[in-house]
Amino acid sequence: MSNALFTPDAVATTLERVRAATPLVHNITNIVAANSTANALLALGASPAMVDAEEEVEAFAAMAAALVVNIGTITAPQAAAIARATRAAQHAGTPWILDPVAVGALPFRARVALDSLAHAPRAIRGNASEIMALAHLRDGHAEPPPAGRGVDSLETAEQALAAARRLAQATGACVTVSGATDYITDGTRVATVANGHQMMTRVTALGCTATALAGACLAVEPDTMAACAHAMVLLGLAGECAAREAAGPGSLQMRLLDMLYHLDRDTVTRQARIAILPP
Ligand SMILES: Nc1ncnc2c1ncn2[C@@H]1O[C@H](COP(=O)(O)OP(=O)(O)OP(=O)(O)O)[C@@H](O)[C@H]1O
Ligand SMILES: Cc1ncsc1CCO
Ligand SMILES: [Mg+2]
Repeated sequence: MSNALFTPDAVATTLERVRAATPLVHNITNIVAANSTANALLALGASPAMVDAEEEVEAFAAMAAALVVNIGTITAPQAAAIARATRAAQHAGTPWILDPVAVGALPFRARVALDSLAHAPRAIRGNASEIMALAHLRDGHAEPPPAGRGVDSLETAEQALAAARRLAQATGACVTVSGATDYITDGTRVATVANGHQMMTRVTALGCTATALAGACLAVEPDTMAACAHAMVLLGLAGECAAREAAGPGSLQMRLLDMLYHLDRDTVTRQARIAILPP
């Protein structure tokens, strides 16, 4: 695990690998994010499939190049599918990532998220409130911390860094906290990504999109922490380029897809703001 993986050049290489491999990304996701994350994966160069029937997920998770699990609009049948899919992914060696949407708000989804951690997620990505809540629950508290209700974060990403490290150490997963600066940690090392634009918080499911793109990167980059950081650069860069021309959230959403499609090595190497913090 070299620091050379946390450079603009390495991000560009991951982008090229996604486009060359067109990895099949299995998504069990929420009804808000399903369409927009499928489009973002396609624009980047991956091959998305939204498959959440309990009867289908085991075989599909085993054949996919990565699995993305998002509990944003969880239902009991979807929870059963998540249990089967994540177990199958663990057995097949399919890397999988958890997006614990609103995990601090509702006990049913908290149970689903906590149970899934038994199946060795390679990565977890959430906003600050979600990561703080999941870390707190994983520590063994029956109730989430008082803040952090709903899908939007009430905290800054930096405030969640200690929780992210703890969660990474407890689960063995790489944990990403998204925000103005994104923090990515394996429990020891911390990478930062400073791409993105404030207006991205006004388009729904861009956090879910970050998690889905991380799935595509996990499929082609064996270093989990690098894959997660690279996905945050790719989305952040597409978002900030899109925001320069956008009249508001509507055109930002449309332009962001166009930017994901047009991103190239030159743009990435000139504009990626990725770093690894000193130990
Ligand atoms: N203030 C900000 N400035 C720049 N970029 C930001 C800012 N806040 C979030 N982002 C970027 O927006 C994207 C989505 O992150 P965010 O933290 O809003 O996810 P989220 O809260 O899980 O979203 P959702 O639940 O709607 O999917 C990430 O790429 C992140 O880097
Ligand atoms: C708005 C919303 N509600 C449940 S999931 C979701 C998408 C952002 O997480
Ligand atoms: Mg979210």
